Amino acid sequence: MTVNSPTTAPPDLAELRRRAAAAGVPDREEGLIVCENLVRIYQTEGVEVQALQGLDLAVAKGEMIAVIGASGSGKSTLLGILSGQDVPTAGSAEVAGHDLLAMKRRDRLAYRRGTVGFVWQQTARNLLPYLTAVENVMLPMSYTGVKRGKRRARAEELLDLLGVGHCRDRGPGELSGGEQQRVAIAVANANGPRVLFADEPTGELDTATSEEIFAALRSANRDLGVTVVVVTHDALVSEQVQRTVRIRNGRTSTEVLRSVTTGQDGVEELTAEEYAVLDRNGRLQLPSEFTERLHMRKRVRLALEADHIGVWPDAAARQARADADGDADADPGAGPDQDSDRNSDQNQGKR
Ligand SMILES: Nc1ncnc2c1ncn2[C@@H]1O[C@H](COP(=O)(O)OP(=O)(O)OP(=O)(O)O)[C@@H](O)[C@H]1O
Repeated sequence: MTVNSPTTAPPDLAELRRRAAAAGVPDREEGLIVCENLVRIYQTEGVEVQALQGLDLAVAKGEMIAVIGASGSGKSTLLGILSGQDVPTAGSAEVAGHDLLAMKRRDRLAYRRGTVGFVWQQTARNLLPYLTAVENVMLPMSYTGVKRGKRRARAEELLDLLGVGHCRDRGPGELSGGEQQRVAIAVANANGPRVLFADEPTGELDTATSEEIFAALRSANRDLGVTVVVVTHDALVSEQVQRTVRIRNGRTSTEVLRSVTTGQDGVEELTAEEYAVLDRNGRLQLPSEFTERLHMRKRVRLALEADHIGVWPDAAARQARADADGDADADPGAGPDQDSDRNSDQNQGKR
């Protein structure tokens, strides 16, 4: 895998567009981002918080994915690690050929400046208030060896691409929240990063403005070929990307994959399917709404069927469920065999 040298000037926009067009469909096996068993433990006043507890994630070159999850599930911790601002406690994390656990301080700085770009939720955090929009976009290029003469042209081209060319000579205070975020996306792309991270980029904005930001992220992904990872609570964003990854308790728990299929009548239909994530060790997280409904707690019984694996409550869970339902006729001792027979009878009935 090739690694951006910290002293090499970033490719120009025409080159990025050419690469984006040539990239074609993302190949998930060739991960640009690969995390395996990633752990991050915070120690505060003697108390340990396991923010990431063995997280696995692979993102292909050219993908645009959304990361969702409840507050405290570890989304920002993951983004902090992948963007080189924080160091994991254990596991492995590689982005564009950079090993984030082994990286030295100097390399980390070059990585943050050249390999990745970042957009924060707080619009004010992304831009320097005393520089104009175009000067904000030019600034990161001065750290990576882009020739002075080229900086302005590239910055203006980026602002045009993101639909904020008309704002180039205004300061952040003279821009709307949506314009500020689009300029921030231009700043984050100034050095032609391989990956763009955005942490709740539409969090402070209304629906119409969120759509503008999402369109700008899409355009960076499509036209510049940058891989995009967005942490979001915003359904407008998470439901419009091809893949949404849900983090639960510091691990990737489910993924929603969206695709467009064409029926026999020629009508295109958008389908979304949710999958549980199976890690290398065969572990998966059962959704709590499923386990709670069936009173599953400590252990479950598994049954291998011809084309799937059945997961069954144990006797204690069956009893708890029967008690809760007040169902005197329930048979708490029923096992997977009996139930799988019942199940397959039902399935046959459907056929
Ligand atoms: N610097 C820190 N020191 C101690 N604990 C931390 C630190 N940063 C995060 N945590 C803890 O790690 C866990 C994950 O936090 P994180 O910010 O990654 O969650 P999140 O999913 O991004 O949440 P939110 O959606 O609220 O931003 C939480 O329990 C949080 O309290």
